[in-house]
Amino acid sequence: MTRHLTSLGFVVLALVLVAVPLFSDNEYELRLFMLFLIYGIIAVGLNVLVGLTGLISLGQAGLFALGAYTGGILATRLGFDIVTASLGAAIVSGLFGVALAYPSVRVRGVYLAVVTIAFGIIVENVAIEWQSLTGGTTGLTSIPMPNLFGAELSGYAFYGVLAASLFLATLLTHNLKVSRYGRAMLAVSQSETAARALGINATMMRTLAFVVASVTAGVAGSFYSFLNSYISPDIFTFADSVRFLLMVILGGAGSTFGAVIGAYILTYLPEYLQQFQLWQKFAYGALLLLVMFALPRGIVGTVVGVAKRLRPAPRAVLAGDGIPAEQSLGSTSHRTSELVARDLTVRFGGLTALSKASLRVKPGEVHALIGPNGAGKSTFVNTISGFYQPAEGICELDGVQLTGKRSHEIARIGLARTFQNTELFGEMTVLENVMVGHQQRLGYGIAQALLRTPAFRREEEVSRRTAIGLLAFVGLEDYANEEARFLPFGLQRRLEIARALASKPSLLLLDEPAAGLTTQEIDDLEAMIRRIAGLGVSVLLIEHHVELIMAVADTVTVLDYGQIIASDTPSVVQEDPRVIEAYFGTPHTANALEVTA
Ligand SMILES: Nc1ncnc2c1ncn2[C@@H]1O[C@H](COP(=O)(O)OP(=O)(O)OP(=O)(O)O)[C@@H](O)[C@H]1O
Repeated sequence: MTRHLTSLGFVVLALVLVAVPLFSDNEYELRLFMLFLIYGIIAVGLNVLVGLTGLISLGQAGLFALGAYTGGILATRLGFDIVTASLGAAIVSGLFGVALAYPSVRVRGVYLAVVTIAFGIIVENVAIEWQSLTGGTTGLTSIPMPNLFGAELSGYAFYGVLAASLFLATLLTHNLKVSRYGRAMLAVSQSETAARALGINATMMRTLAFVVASVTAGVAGSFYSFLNSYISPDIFTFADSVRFLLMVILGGAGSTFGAVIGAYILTYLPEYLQQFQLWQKFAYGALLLLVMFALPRGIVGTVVGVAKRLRPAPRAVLAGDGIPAEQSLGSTSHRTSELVARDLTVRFGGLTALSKASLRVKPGEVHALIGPNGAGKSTFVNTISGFYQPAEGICELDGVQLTGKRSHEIARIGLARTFQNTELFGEMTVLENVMVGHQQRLGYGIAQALLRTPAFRREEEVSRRTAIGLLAFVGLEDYANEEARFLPFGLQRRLEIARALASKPSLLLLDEPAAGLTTQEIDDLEAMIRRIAGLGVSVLLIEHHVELIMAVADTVTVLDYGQIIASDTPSVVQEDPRVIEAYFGTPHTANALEVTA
């Protein structure tokens, strides 16, 4: 249904864009609408950054200025036509977008916003000071009428270029949003840790979002220089950056048409409020405040939210539509599914959290790693999955070296994990969560996603069906279209397992999966772990729940003070005097593990 509504939205947008010039009375009206088209292009690009990756840029006016100057200079000095000049503007702003994305590796939130503000200020100052190129405070004058292939574009033809560009920008950013790239960006914004553990390169996704927002701002800037035929530094102020951001938020960050609606309102509102003269700015601010207070998720976000509440989508999917887990995970059987850690040592300052820890998870076995609190289990897990780097030692999965690799690279090699405190993508649906898990197995590239090629559609369908099959495997098919954050805790744990399995791992690492579960849920978990191992996926289980360990583990390894003190079958380990001493501090006659239960 959402897909039909989106298609309808595009038809309405196309009709409006075609109808406006037919019904506009004068040149001023048409020009104002063309200004909205330009702002709309900036806003839909910025929507990818703000709405999908959750990052905030207050430097869009700087990128807009960069595009305007590049386009203007290429047209006046080198006689470029509108397409090549705008292409040049896109490249220059895109490169600056990559540079602007770099700080986001280290800083986020308000700090990143400050970095982008600083960028805007720098661009403004360069535009003023580099007189020979930009004309300084006087600016660039006599930018020629836009022309294409030597022919001058009339007002209506130029309108056509702008309208087609806004339509295309909206369509392409929508296609990006509903592809694996859009899902990955949303995943990074909701839990970067989980996204990385599923093979997503978070830095790459943020950079991609910055590039989209920069290229669109650059192209819009170039169009602006042709529309205005004059540009100067005072046209691109910090207030404009704020206005561009407001367009996205007011319309509804993350929604396909929200940014277009926001751009329309914030282009026309100041014009409309001019009649209030002295009160114009006050009325502008007050209105914005009122709308944002009443509609905190923006206009489209709120409308969609109400519509979903009135006519909720069916929560369940048909398990029969899915690819059975046995089939989708079966293709991993060619792997050996063996993990070998040798002499892993991890230090935190003066504290040695892991000391020469060695462990081997044999193909297809369930291997439990236990130990008293603070023994180093989490450190071990975080080290083999790439979140910590060991000072010494190596780790291999299926003969491939993991040590020195980053977490998303390790996930791609075949190690999937869950977290002690569940790390779901709360605002995505249950099905989407699992599809994010499957995304590293998809082969389509960004061009295919933007153009929705047949290969893209085929792979997306396989991804959806694989996810449905895995939801059926963990018994969650009835919740497929529910937002993950609304699931009861026990089901969230199951979803995390389905999501990890979607990456088709050789080794599944379960970090305290029984914590917080009821007895019945632990029984179900036990059966699930057996079924997973039965599919040829090795399992490394970090757990305190002794009955579960005794029931499912083939091998138990015990850590104490960062050292492995025992590794054998459960029945042998529970009789081991060193294990008994580790748990009780003194040699104990009783069975160590049973007493701790
Ligand atoms: N990031 C860190 N910085 C400094 N010290 C740490 C860090 N992570 C763990 N430690 C220390 O390393 C030791 C091992 O901790 P770790 O969390 O790995 O134990 P654990 O066996 O997982 O414990 P629990 O069962 O309580 O989760 C502890 O002394 C802990 O305080």
